[in-house]
Amino acid sequence: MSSDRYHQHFFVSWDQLHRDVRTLCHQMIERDFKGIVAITRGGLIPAALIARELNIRLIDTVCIKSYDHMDQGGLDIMKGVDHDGEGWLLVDDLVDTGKTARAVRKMLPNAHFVTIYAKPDGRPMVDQYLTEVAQQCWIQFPWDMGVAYVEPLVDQMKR
Ligand SMILES: O=P(O)(O)OC[C@H]1O[C@H](OP(=O)(O)OP(=O)(O)O)[C@H](O)[C@@H]1O
Ligand SMILES: O=c1[nH]c(=O)c2nc[nH]c2[nH]1
Ligand SMILES: [Mg+2]
Repeated sequence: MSSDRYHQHFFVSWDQLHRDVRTLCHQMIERDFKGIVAITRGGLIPAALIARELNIRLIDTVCIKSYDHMDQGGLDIMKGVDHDGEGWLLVDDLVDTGKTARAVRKMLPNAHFVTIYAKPDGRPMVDQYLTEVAQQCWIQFPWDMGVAYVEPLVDQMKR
């Protein structure tokens, strides 16, 4: 699927991401997980932050690729795990169409699956998420952005 379907951008700063992950952790504080399975690569950073908040030291990965920047291709599963997810927390940064989540759910049907952000089409695939984002929005994560100079408005208007 091509990037034409994204008409808006939803920008997430490091601060915002950290706050969002901590809020999600508050909602999971009573749970006792054996460990975390992070879906690479996007799930790695939320997984590290969650591991710190919930004091989880055992972390595994499912390695999977679906997008080349904003273009969705076929799923390339490079590494799985050897259990069904019972007692484990499964973490990704977001769910969009739900294609990645559907494939990982098949591998780990009993894991508790969380994402920080969820778009409507993929939302039913996860057990818990923090923030809903419109389907036509591309979520811009802080690791994909940099700090750049912005011209003053008056100068922009002259052009
Ligand atoms: O719900 P979907 O439409 O399947 O999209 C969601 C997936 O896409 C992104 O991963 P991507 O394949 O871009 O790899 P990355 O995590 O390495 O950036 C994101 O991190 C999710 O894993
Ligand atoms: O950085 C990203 N932002 C998104 O909105 C998205 N959807 C699928 N994969 C994505 N990656
Ligand atoms: Mg990913």
